[in-house]
Amino acid sequence: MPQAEAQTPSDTQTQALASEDDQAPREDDASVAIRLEDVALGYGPTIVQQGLSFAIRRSDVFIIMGGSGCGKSTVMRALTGLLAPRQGQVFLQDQSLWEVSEEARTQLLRGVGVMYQSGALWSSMTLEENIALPLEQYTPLSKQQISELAEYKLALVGLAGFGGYYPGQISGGMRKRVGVARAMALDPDILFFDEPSAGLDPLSARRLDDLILELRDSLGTTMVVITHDLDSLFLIGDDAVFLDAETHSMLTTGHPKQLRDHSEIDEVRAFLRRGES
Ligand SMILES: Nc1ncnc2c1ncn2[C@@H]1O[C@H](COP(=O)(O)OP(=O)(O)OP(=O)(O)O)[C@@H](O)[C@H]1O
Repeated sequence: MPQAEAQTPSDTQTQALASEDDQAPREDDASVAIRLEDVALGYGPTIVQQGLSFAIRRSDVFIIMGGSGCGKSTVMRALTGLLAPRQGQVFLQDQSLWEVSEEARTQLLRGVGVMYQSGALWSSMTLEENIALPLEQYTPLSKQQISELAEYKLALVGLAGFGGYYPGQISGGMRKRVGVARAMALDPDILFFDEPSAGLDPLSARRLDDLILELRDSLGTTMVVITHDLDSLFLIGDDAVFLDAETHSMLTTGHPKQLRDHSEIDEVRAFLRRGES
């Protein structure tokens, strides 16, 4: 749930927010959905980010932010099981994601849903069939049960009765909502969004933000969101990490509005104030 004043202390972060961190409670393990400890990530010889240490609290909307190419998607890949860290550990539900057996990792990742930028729907399948796909793959449920669940998930994102439509017959905003419904098909504890409002008009983007908040509040799902959209991140973000492309490291963590108003790091303030410091 929102904890506007709380900070997530980290050994590696800049000391600029130390005074805020000093007052912050340290989360116990039960309140943490994901924890990174001194994680380094890269491709081939290139290091994209290093020294990443932060925690994502359960039922928070956690924002991953920073300029283009700083490594936001790369971090998301590491947290969703697609990219093994060069160094350090990622704990998901208190288990070290990259140190457990492959079978245990697959099981852990069953609790993770991902909504990609485009919604990533199959255009030749109806909305219901799209949502049914993971249910058919990973559950022993009957066709009838799966159909009912798919309709339920569509209702959850405000699209009750649209199960028979094809992706091409609905708007971009609706397609994103279907993407959310599909990411939620297996009732994940943690839901990742890669730039959810990209390509949406302001009203549809706002509706998607409201949906993220509704789902957090009604289901308690932990949401991890990559976004550049300042309006959106101030509206939905309970906590955030700011990544820097130049130093390949995180500059700070904290509540987005607090960082905007009180961060002593010029780059963070400039980013969150649209260039005005
Ligand atoms: N598969 C890959 N192989 C090699 N380099 C990659 C790969 N994916 C990303 N990179 C590089 O890693 C760096 C970080 O990319 P990433 O996509 O994670 O950043 P980002 O912050 O999500 O960027 P954007 O905001 O532009 O989407 C970039 O320099 C990118 O070129």
